[in-house]
Amino acid sequence: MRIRVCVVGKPKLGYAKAGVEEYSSRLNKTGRFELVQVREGKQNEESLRLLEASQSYLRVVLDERGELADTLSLHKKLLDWELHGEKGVAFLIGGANGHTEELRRRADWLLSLSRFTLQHELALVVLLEQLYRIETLKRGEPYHR
Ligand SMILES: C[S@@+](CC[C@H](N)C(=O)[O-])C[C@H]1O[C@@H](n2cnc3c(N)ncnc32)[C@H](O)[C@@H]1O
Repeated sequence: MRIRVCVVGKPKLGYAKAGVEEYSSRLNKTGRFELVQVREGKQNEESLRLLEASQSYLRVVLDERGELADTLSLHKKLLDWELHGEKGVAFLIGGANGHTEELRRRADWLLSLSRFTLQHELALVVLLEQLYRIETLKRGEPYHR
């Protein structure tokens, strides 16, 4: 199953750039991962671009109001979708103003990384590290403990 992470703009903060490069390059080795960066704009324009970028994929919308999950439950959710023959899952991270209501309504799963509001580049790094962690669980590597 393909994993696509859709995000608004390119990371500008040094620590986020480094984190995104680190985990993207690890995830790229799976051959099933892609990071799609959509153009910045008004909130509704960004949400529309995120919807377009995730067409025909299941949508996991990252939002502080979403359901809290842990690493193993995210791993299980992805495995279940894969077993059901889903072609791909897209994770959507909003810009500084977040997502529109319309985008939130179209989520297959509204996922919160914590109850804190995170700067969107930091949220991206956290998500990528979790996806990499799940990849090592699938491969039986001793990264997750
Ligand atoms: C700065 S936040 C937007 C905050 C905005 N006030 C809102 O109501 O969504 C930018 C993006 O980062 C992601 N994000 C920030 N905190 C998050 C959290 N705790 N869980 C999941 N995603 C989060 C979301 O995708 C959000 O759209």
